[in-house]
Amino acid sequence: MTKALLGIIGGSGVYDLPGLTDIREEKVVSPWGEPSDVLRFGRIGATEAVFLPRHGRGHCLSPDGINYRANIDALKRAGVTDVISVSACGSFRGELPPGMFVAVDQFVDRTFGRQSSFFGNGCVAHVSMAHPVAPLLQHRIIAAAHAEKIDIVKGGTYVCMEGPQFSSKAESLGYKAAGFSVIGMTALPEAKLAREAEMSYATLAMVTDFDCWHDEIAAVEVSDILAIAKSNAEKAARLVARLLADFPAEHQTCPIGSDRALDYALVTAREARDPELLKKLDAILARVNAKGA
Ligand SMILES: CSC[C@H]1O[C@H](OP(=O)(O)O)[C@H](O)[C@@H]1O
Ligand SMILES: Nc1ncnc2[nH]cnc12
Repeated sequence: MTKALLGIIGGSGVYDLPGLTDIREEKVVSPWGEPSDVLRFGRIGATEAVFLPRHGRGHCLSPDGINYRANIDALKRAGVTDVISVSACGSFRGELPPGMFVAVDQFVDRTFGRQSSFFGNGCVAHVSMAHPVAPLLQHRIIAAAHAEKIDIVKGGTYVCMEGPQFSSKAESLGYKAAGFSVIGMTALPEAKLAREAEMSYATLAMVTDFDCWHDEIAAVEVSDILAIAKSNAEKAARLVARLLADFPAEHQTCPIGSDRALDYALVTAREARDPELLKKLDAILARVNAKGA
């Protein structure tokens, strides 16, 4: 049996996990650099969890300056099997107003210049991102929201922009016309790296604004986001506490294979792999190495 351990990555306005008890903080050293913060281990009820604020304490890290590889690697080293990412986002739809939660199931990557893979020259791998969100986790997010009477929409596409500036009106109208649901600056490469690290991943997107496409509502300012992020954070804390209370002790096999994503992904012949890169990949490749793939 594999023990399940849930990792929560908190976004804007979510810098801790209220209700977490028996807290222990650990600075995890990663060969990929500095994670955003120490990992905060604790329990809600009988369930252990690990919390990481992606912008760091005091929101010191810009979305384009976060070391996503170090964050995901640190969670992997901590034994995390499942990751829930909590993210503030703008909305492209009238029916997704500020305060609405969305259990998104697709991502579109408009970032550039970020380190978006653990792999590369010396150890090439191509994981599938066809279904980036783990359905069991998405289901748990929705069930917890319903149990807490929090409005949530199932499914939607999150477009991830580079930032840190917000979109122009032309970009915003383009994303709306493309049919995207929400926009943020952080779900990628986080989701891609979680897949490479064979951890189930799901995003709880919390709408804070209508970006800048709306003719009757002023273009988003960060002060608006932070104001609504506070009440969103209170609801997110309740949702996560409920989800943790119902979280199984044993890891449930992911029906879309998030937890075995590397089974057929590695391309470089064993004898041709770069030993230096392999050293950095020790945590990411631990499972496939153990089974001699
Ligand atoms: C503080 S406004 C823009 C900021 O909010 C979102 O953060 P996160 O995804 O970490 O909740 C967005 O992605 C930007 O980083
Ligand atoms: N409108 C927006 N664009 C990008 N990231 C955001 N995070 C919250 N609102 C956002």
